[in-house]
Amino acid sequence: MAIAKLTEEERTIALGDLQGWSLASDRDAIERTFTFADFVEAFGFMTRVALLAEKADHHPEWSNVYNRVEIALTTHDADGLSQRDIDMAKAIDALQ
Ligand SMILES: C[C@H](O)[C@H](O)[C@H]1CNC2=NC(N)=NC(=O)C2=N1
Repeated sequence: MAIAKLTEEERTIALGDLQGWSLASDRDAIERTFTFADFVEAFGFMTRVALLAEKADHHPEWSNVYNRVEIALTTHDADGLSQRDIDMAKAIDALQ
């Protein structure tokens, strides 16, 4: 299903609302790095994010090294940043 990319004004407002997320330098996505006490904590977080993603049918691009989880959110169906990414970022932050 087609979904609109955020306008410049919409993304400025959305990023102002989000703590710790920033625009990627190389593509139309937002990124945040989460750091935990250890791998078990990091992987537990990833499990909760995975359940959220399935429920929302909106999936992160991410990597994990030990206690660090790097997440990028972008909307493939929009070929860029959409409201779905902002909603997912807020839902992920609410897990913390
Ligand atoms: C068919 C399925 O609903 C789509 O491919 C969904 C799945 N998860 C998705 N995740 C993300 N990040 N962007 C999408 O456009 C997207 N589309």
